[in-house]
Amino acid sequence: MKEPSCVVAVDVGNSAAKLCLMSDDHPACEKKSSSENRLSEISIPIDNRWPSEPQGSTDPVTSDVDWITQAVQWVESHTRCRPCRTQWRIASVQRSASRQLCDRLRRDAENQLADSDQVNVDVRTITRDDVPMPVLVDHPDRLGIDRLVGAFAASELYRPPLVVVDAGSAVTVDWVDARGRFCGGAILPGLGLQLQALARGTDALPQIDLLADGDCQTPLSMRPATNTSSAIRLGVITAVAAAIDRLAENYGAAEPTDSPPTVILTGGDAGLISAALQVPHQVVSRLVCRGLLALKLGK
Ligand SMILES: Nc1ncnc2c1ncn2[C@@H]1O[C@H](COP(=O)(O)OP(=O)(O)O)[C@@H](O)[C@H]1O
Ligand SMILES: CC(C)(COP(=O)(O)O)[C@@H](O)C(=O)NCCC(=O)O
Ligand SMILES: [K+]
Repeated sequence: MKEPSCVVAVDVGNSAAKLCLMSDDHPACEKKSSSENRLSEISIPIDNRWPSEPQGSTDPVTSDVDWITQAVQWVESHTRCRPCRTQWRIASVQRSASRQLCDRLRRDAENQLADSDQVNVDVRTITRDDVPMPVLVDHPDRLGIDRLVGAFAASELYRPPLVVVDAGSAVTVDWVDARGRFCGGAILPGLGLQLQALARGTDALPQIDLLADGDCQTPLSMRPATNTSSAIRLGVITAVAAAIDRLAENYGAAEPTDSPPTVILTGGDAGLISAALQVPHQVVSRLVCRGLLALKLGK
């Protein structure tokens, strides 16, 4: 019987590492056939500021263990592939975090192969050259690899032109033209950063948690808010949603095509923002990881 192999995609953002595992031997999905069904995913906060969220779990895991150990343990518990049959594909916009991950993977491999003089671990840090998409920005080397891989993933899933929105620590709203070229976009503070800025920069405004706050469970009303927390929530979500609506309209108007661009929304805050967006859109979870898994990499 052929020995199983797997690919681990890791999207290291400024708040969380997102992992997707595609494996021949996924225990939970043995009966399913499509590659989609062989995917498992998890989001692990980089500084333990909130619990990790395994796919489909109603009981997020809080951990004192660092994110890298959580990531390695999660992969080990989701596949029987040996490390030498596991390929790691890392897209990172946080260099120190991804360096620590690579060091740890290589160290683990050295320990496991202590008797051999070969270090057999396949860890790829993905760069622009790995992504088959033309890049039309002033300094391609400075473009966040998450933006490019996300745009690539979106253009694998939907026909361009596309507006690709990644709502994480920062919100990026990028344009892929009808020829499938990455044309740049806009960067604005994400919901978490906006909330932090308001709490830090003022005396009276509290730090609110958009997911935990009781008021936040109710649908967002566009009526003026009548208390401080609700006013902050209305303000920050509308700021991001309205910006996306406007940018999508502007990008589309600048390069009109027969059909309007498809708007793709991903990122940790996609759910909150989706509910407030006016432009029709598709929410796709773990877009960057999907792009990593779709890349055709050489040996
Ligand atoms: N479990 C959670 N608790 C609180 N906020 C969360 C949680 N999961 C995601 N978020 C939100 O998602 C954002 C991070 O999204 P993510 O796409 O992982 O960002 P990044 O790519 O910058 O690491 C945070 O700023 C926060 O607003
Ligand atoms: C814009 C970003 C901070 C978004 O990061 P994230 O919110 O995913 O953590 C990241 O893509 C980045 O560091 N970009 C470099 C600058 C650029 O893309 O132009
Ligand atoms: K982002």
